[in-house]
Amino acid sequence: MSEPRIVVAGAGSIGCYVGGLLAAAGRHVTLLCRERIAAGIRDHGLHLTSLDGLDLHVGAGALTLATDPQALATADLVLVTVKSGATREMARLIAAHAPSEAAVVSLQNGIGNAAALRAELPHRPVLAGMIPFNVVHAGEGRFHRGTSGAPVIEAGRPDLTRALSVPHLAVETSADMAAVLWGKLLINLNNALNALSGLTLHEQLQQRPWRKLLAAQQREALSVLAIAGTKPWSMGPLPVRLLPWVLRLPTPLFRMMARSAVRIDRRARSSMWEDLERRRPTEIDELQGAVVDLAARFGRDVPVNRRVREAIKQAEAAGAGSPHLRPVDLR
Ligand SMILES: NC(=O)C1=CN([C@@H]2O[C@H](COP(=O)(O)OP(=O)(O)OC[C@H]3O[C@@H](n4cnc5c(N)ncnc54)[C@H](OP(=O)(O)O)[C@@H]3O)[C@@H](O)[C@H]2O)C=CC1
Ligand SMILES: CC(C)(CO)C(=O)C(=O)O
Repeated sequence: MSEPRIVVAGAGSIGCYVGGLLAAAGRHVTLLCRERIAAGIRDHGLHLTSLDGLDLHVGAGALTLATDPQALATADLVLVTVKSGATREMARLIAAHAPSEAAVVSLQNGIGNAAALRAELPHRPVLAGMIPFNVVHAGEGRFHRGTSGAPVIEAGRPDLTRALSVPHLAVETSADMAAVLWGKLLINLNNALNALSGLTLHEQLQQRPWRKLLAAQQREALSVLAIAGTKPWSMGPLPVRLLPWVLRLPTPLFRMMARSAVRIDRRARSSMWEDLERRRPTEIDELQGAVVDLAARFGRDVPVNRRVREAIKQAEAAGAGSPHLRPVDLR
């Protein structure tokens, strides 16, 4: 595939950041997004920044903005960047509008999105993908990446890997995306804690009681994954089984260990915090819910994951943004 036309299906934080980098590198990019996002980009262009000092302005003329799903008709490659709850609806739009040979790549959190896309798009190439870094939308076309890491997509389509590898987006591949996605999910178990705390990721991870809660969720997840025979991939230099141990270290030691594994700037917050603040449904069922469901299949209980899921459900129902809980509130 030479010069594929790329449609970002559901461009919000991740879609605008990734789509913006692709457009800046000269790729043919359409952002299929809501009018509120399109208006910000039309008026201000895209302003992409990162903790590494990226400061890139991409004029609105460098890409196509669309709010009508018919824009999918132009796609050779569709990047799905909606929240998990909207995956099936987006799959149906892709089925209705995109050419039958267009490839589809999920860049979403959670373990089930590529399978959900495949179920709705049985005759199309669908690949799983994983974005390790955090992006926060600051309004008026501004998107900030606040943590480090390289995206991973399923191996087997070098043309797609090439098309997606541009400056500031060094895409890697894996033949075992289930392991990659479970590895990411172990990290994403913090999304809910971050959202419930109302703190930035930096502030929250400096507090040992929050880290102990994350470690407890990860221990539960790792024990059911071991029973299921799934070996999650490590997102950084630390072996995955050591994550809970490192999280439980006293804060100065944790800081030393964490520095070599991931970089987080002072603005970063989890996407679930953003969901609560915007009164949108969260991805709790695809994250803690996936651990609870897997445990249930083996007759196990994962009480910490269950409690955290319940607290997020309550916060969603209250519709008042982050409840600013303390770790002790989740015991
Ligand atoms: N943000 C982050 O830092 C990270 C996010 N991820 C994952 O990436 C995925 C996307 O997250 P994120 O970018 O934060 O989510 P966002 O909510 O910011 O972006 C998704 C966008 O898609 C829009 N959308 C949904 N349906 C349609 C449609 N039919 N047509 C046009 N637009 C549509 C949504 O609008 P509306 O809200 O109005 O429905 C929203 O603006 C999630 O799975 C998330 O977990 C992964 C790594 C980091
Ligand atoms: C912050 C990060 C990168 C990990 O928790 C994330 O995946 C998210 O916010 O959804």
